[in-house]
Amino acid sequence: MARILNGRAAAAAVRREVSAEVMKLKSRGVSVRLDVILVGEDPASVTYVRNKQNDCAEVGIESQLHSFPEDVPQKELEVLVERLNEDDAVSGFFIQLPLPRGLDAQPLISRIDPDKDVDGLSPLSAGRLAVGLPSLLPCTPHGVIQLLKRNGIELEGREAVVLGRSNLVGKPLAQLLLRENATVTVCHSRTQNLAEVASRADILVAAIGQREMIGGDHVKEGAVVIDVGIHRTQDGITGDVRFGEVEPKASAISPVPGGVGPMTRAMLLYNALEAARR
Ligand SMILES: Nc1nc(=O)c2c([nH]1)NC[C@@H]1CN(c3ccc(C(=O)N[C@@H](CCC(=O)O)C(=O)O)cc3)C=[N+]21
Repeated sequence: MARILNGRAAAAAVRREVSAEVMKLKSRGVSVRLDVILVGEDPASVTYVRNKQNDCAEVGIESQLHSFPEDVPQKELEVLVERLNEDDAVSGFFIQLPLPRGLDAQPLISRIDPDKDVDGLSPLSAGRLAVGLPSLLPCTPHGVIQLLKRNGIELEGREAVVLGRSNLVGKPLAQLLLRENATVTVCHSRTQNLAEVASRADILVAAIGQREMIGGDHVKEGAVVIDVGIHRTQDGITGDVRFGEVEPKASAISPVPGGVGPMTRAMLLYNALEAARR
């Protein structure tokens, strides 16, 4: 019987803390504003953006949406990024991903001022993280660390295995776990004997983007399992982990939904606050 790592509860705690700090800044005449660039009308993206704006409102962060049709020229987005970089009223901003076909996110993300990069995805933010300079942290990996810490799970000296090496999750999460003094192994699609390597983990993080790929044979008895996956199916949302099979072996496990997802949203608010302080 594993302990369930409740991301909704931990995210609510983060929002309360952020809200209190936003109020303090406001009383000193500093406002916090998070701008969002949304291109096209993909229903999932529209919903995510609406949720993020509601989160902002709840904690007293202003939010301005910059909406574009899917055929907007790349150049126009470049100009907007430069303008938001320079606008002192904007604490931070992000581009909702993925962009529609025909647009290239990377050169846009690369242009974002790292002090306003609330997604923490620009090469400058990634570089700062890698060399240990202060930086805005990518929301999902930071959410994973916060979910662990807020549940009293010790990381120092423990064996952490990250499944997945994306720039969005796997790579920055490995950096954050290193910073917490965990011993870190990163696995990926070419890893041999994945189950064997994963079974060494005291802390196992699944961020591979393959629905229910991780089962009991990947998990050591008593391990802490974090599921970053999110897959929409006919009968609801599931993760990268076969929960029913893994939960009995784990000492603690994060559910999908209600685990890492809510933490990702909360850490975006935290980053907006951090950006406003810069
Ligand atoms: N620039 C950018 N930054 C992002 O951080 C970003 C993005 N683009 N594009 C899309 C992905 C996806 N993502 C999620 C955030 C919260 C939940 C979340 O709250 N999930 C809930 C379930 C929500 C539901 O019911 O759909 C949960 O797991 O409990 C999920 C996914 C952020 N993303």
